[in-house]
Amino acid sequence: MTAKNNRIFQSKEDFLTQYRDACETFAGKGFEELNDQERYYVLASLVASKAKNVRAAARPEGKEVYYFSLEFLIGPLLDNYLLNFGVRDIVEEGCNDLGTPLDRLLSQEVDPGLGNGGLGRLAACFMDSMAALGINGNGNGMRYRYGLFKQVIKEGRQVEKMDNWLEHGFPWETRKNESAVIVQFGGNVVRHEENGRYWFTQEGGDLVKAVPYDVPIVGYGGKTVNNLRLWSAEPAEENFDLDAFNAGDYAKAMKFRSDVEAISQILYPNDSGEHGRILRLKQEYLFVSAGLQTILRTYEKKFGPKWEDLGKHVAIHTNDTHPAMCGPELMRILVDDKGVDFDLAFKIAQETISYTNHTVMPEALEKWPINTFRALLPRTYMFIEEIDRRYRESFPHDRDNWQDLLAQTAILWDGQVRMANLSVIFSHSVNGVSALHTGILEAETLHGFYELTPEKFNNKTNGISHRRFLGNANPSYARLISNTIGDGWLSDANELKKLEPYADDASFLEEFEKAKLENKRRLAKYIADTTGVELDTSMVFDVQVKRFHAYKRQLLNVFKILDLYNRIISDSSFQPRPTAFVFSGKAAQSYTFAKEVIRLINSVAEVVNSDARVNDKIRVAFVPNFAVSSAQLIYPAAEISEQISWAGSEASGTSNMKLMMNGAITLGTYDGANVEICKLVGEDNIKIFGLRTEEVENLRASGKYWAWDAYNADRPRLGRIVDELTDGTLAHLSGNFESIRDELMVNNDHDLVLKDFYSYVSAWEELTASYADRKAWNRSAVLNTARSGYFSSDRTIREYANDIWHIGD
Ligand SMILES: CCc1ccc([C@H](C)CC(=O)N[C@@H]2O[C@H](CO)[C@@H](O)[C@H](O)[C@H]2O)cc1
Repeated sequence: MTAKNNRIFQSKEDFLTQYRDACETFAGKGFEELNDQERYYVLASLVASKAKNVRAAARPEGKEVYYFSLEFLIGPLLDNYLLNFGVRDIVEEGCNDLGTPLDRLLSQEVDPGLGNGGLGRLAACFMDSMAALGINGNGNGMRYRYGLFKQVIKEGRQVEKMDNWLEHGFPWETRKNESAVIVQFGGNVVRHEENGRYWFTQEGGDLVKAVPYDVPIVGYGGKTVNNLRLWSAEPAEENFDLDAFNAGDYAKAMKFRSDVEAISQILYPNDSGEHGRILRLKQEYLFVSAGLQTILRTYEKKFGPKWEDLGKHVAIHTNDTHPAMCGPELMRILVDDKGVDFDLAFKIAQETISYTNHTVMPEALEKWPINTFRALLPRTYMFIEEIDRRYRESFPHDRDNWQDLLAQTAILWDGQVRMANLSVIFSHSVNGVSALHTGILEAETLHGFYELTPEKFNNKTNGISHRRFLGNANPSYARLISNTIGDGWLSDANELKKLEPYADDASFLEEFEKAKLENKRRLAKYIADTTGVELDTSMVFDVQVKRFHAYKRQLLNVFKILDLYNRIISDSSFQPRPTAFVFSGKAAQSYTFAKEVIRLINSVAEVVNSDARVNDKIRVAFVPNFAVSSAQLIYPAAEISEQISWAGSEASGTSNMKLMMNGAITLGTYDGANVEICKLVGEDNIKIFGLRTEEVENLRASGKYWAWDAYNADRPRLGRIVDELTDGTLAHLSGNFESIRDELMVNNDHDLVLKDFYSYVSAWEELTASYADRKAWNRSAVLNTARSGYFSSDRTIREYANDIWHIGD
């Protein structure tokens, strides 16, 4: 896999020379004296320094994009950067010569958990694609001291461990002390008046020093190296409590330090509800204010105080509502520090800022109590208040439903700051992340805004870094593809289309099957090592890997497995295709239901895997601590991709795209991006089941859906599965599952698990039955890869650049 570029290593020999020198320079010892962690650290530091040189050398003209996200799930970088610099083969051979296989060094790399799931990984894929496309993409996020918790499974239960990811240091980052800025919290606003001119200052409060750490983002081809800036909070010298210190009250003196450092201490592990913590609001403000201060400083250096042209040279994209304060904070800096007129400042903000919504889950839409917000951010809040006042004042009364529209769209409502409304009002563009999702935003979630400003709304269907999730994650298949159609697909994923004819090529299909088997064996070994569960690689590998959430319906998947279990035992003629069910994913700490589903899966695994009546037909494995690195082991081995959320709940999904690209066949509902996957791959190469969005809405609206009806209508089968939650069948490992049963039967099955059960299980049976025809199955699998090019984040970013950021206009 060679990238046509200015390679950082000209040959294996050149690499070995530079690497040996680097061992001396970075570790002061020869390669032979170093352990694998140190050898990895030196190699990463060498590649990082090369990347920084490339960045320093070339700084292309053109518009700067600043991608604000509170999460960047970047994953391990070395393997990806070696591919992007086009030197992976050279380094692999060199390491073999050194007697230390590259894979052994790569396995030393930390997997920074600076994100929860979909939103965070999307941001990282976007960074990879902006660099690959030569766009000046600047990431702006937080450098959490502790990332997303490490998940350990004890007696089937999720146990959270602190993620001390910086324990061995992080070779990719550079602390930029000289670029530190001060961010102010609290205090109060003072109005100043002098010969008719008046201005405001924010006095008192706490001053926090935001210190940036920069991480290079190497683009494929090695020509563009962009920057990911991650902010850390530290006490501003100015207000260290010296008196307390001198009075020997160190706790008080240190309290300020720990209060400040707490701001960037940890990632909030929720990927939907349960927000409203003041520390989270401080995080959201700190990286926004610090990011904007440095953006305007850089801009002013380049263009002078021509603030009215900011939107021509700078695009600020906000990843969900977490950076929503970009609007009012940009106005505060422009008005208070740069003397720009209020109306012009608002105009500049709207021209510059754009917003992506990633969920329609009501509990995930951020709202902050006005009192909390105003107390912490008194001056920034004044801009929100004034914009809201002017919005109401100038609201068009020419519509008969104007009161309702105002109620839907006003920022301040019911004592709360509605962050989604703030994001829309301060943005020139609002996009959803799949065609179905954007449609729901326009028709429901943000309908008021769509009626008022339809021109702002557009769809940008998500994408993934195909270089990482196929090129790096699946070397055997990637090599087969490159040997067959060349490696142009690494820079242009649409080239994967050239694989179509090979879907009918027996020798190619044979090689494909070999690669898939190699990946299944690799995963089976990883699962055996981490869980002790032995998976037979002749079984179908059926995979559901994502955050645990009721709407993603991991419970429906478990109900299917229990159904198979009961039927295999009760009906000897029932011979389902032997299948290994692989689950992985974390649940937010405080999300009890999700944690109970994890416990249920491990209990079902214990029962099924140890039951000789069934364990040659079905096996279950829960892979702990789902992260980017484990995901890269799971996707290549998968044959069935479970995407079974109820229709209208999953904004897009991205694991569906990664699994499709790696030749897994989707078993899914007509939800999120599954709809577009179905349209592109063709109905013969996917298995769709379940209610459609409109059927879900009608059923809910009818008020006629009762879980007990479903239960009583089929006591022997579905009823029995529900009973097994509490009748002891699954209680051996850690007890029964009353809370899950209650969620289903008492709270009336909000996620329609019982409703979609039958169409789901029969869809699964039809799909696995077709597995026997290996030629047909592999043909379909290869067609999934061949038709997955559209789901590269390169395509997504090209659309953002053209339609939202207006790059190259
Ligand atoms: C305030 C807590 C919180 C934190 C994160 C979030 C994210 C928006 C949740 C998230 O990751 N959403 C996922 O975003 C992916 C990328 O667009 C989509 O593919 C998934 O469908 C969506 O659930 C909501 C609320």
